[in-house]
Amino acid sequence: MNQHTDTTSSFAVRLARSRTWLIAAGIVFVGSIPLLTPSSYIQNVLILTFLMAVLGLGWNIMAGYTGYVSLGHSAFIGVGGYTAGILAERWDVSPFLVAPLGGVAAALVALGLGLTTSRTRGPAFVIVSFAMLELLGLLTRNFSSLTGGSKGLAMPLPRWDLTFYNWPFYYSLFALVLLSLLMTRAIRRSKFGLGLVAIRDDEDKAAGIGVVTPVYKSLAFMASAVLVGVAGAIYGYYLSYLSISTMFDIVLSMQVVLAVLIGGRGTIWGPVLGACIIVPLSEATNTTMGGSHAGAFRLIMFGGLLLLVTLALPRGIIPTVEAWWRRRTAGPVSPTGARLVETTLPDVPGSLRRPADAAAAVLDAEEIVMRFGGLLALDKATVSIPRGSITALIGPNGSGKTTLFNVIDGTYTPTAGRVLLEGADVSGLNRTRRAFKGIGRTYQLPRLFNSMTALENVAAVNSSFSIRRLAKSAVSGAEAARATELLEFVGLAEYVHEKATDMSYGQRKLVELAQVLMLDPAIILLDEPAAGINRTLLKRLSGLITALHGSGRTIVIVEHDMEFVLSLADHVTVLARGQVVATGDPAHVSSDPRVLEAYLGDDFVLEGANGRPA
Ligand SMILES: Nc1ncnc2c1ncn2[C@@H]1O[C@H](COP(=O)(O)OP(=O)(O)OP(=O)(O)O)[C@@H](O)[C@H]1O
Repeated sequence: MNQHTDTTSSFAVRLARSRTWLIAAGIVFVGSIPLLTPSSYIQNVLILTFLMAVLGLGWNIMAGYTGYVSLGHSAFIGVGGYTAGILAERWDVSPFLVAPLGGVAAALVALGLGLTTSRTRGPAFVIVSFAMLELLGLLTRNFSSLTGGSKGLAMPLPRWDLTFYNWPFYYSLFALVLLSLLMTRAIRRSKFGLGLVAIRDDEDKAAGIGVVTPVYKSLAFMASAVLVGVAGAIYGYYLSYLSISTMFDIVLSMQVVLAVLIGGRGTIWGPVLGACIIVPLSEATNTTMGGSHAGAFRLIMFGGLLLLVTLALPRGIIPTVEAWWRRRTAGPVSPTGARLVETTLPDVPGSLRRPADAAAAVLDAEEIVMRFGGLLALDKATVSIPRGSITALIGPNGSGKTTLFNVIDGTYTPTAGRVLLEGADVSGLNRTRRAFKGIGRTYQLPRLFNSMTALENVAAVNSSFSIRRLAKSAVSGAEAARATELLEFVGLAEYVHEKATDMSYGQRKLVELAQVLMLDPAIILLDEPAAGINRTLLKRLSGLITALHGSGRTIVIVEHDMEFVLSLADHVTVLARGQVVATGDPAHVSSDPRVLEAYLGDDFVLEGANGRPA
């Protein structure tokens, strides 16, 4: 280690140590501002900044962590505000007392949004979230007997000394910012948070490694709304009068997106930083521009800012600074660029050994029919996978191999037929439940969670579900140890803490294999594992598959590299035009005239299947 690295790392240690003190000092400072200055202007700007920060932190849980971008998040301000306003009027109590119910109402609306949009993703979700804002505004207008309609709803008058009018709003919203920060931090560090990041990176893949996506999403949506609802109740009271245009404000929804994008989406402090930039800027245009031009000027300024952020800081301030800091403090060489070399791999971990019982089939796909409109991808395909076997599933392009994998793992619901795992019908189970039962698979193009490290990718796998488990630490010590052991087993010991996005195609394939093994699968489906990899990796992959087979694992390989797959397989099934045309041992199948005609060609010669001359 050189002197420069020594200095920077000791600085990092000092910085980490003083972080808690910095935060504590910041809290004391912001908390004492109303005592230090009687300026209600400063207090008002800070109150709006707190509101934006709470809104941003909520939005960040939905869009930053879960990947569902909402353009209607300010609707939860409106729901919270109107709930508290109506209840305070009915029960003749302070809106502060009923503010938590505003949060509950917002969480319930968010749950409704989650349930109604369970299959809506990407731009469609953005539009639905915007429609929610409009719809709730419209409902508020129409239920005028409750909400006052377009006339608005007056909040009760404050019962405290007006010299300190702002104080209760200031401190309660400040407390909500702190609470939102704590909640975001707790989520980020929990298994729940790791699952949300998996959903953001690749929702279908997350479902396939045991993340119960509907539950995670519903909880995330509720978490993103609950404190915003409470803040809405307090904000409504602060304004003293609720109107549809201020409580269901589309401009606020846009500003919060901009604030979080500037600060850093998917970070804990990004929304707070963004709020501290956007709100004072907005207020400054109000005071300096004044008059009728302020609104137009603000729009131009925010539009320009959005353009600037997208072009210059696409990840936001905090992630950009963090990346710069990592580059400064990183060691001179990252292993991800290194070539994979031939190496002696560790033995199969004891936890991966399974007793082999060659008599029984692990998996049966019976009479599977899969239609895509007029296209018949699988035509009564029946496949039986013997326990402890390496089965090669081969056939021409478009013969239905990947479709069969998709039917087996629950990605597709077949038009007809059923899938049995260990003799039990799993046809009615979704993809996640099938993962819990032990169906693990890799993809033709490896699918990893790009924002996670190799270790997190492997540790993100869940083989069961319980609500209590969600609150546990994202990666427990035992999980980290097992994930490390599996990464060592596939030869990636040095890459444990590397980001998936920084890894090469071949390395990603190995991480994905380790990920599947984390599931302790009853059957391992490998989709074209040899495609696009060099000879060294091919050799390593052969070694791993042979070792796993030797420890009793059942493996199915879809592959076009006949030399590779037939040298490993002890059982072969051939698909052509969605039908099984042959099944049996490699020597038998590779000399079958139907297989030669449909796929291998007349000149095909099988050499050394399973090390034996054919
Ligand atoms: N989601 C889908 N929608 C429509 N058609 C599909 C879908 N998935 C697969 N198909 C079609 O089903 C047929 C079988 O495709 P599949 O990917 O299973 O073949 P394959 O044997 O895996 O091919 P390859 O060896 O090229 O990967 C193809 O004609 C394909 O276009």
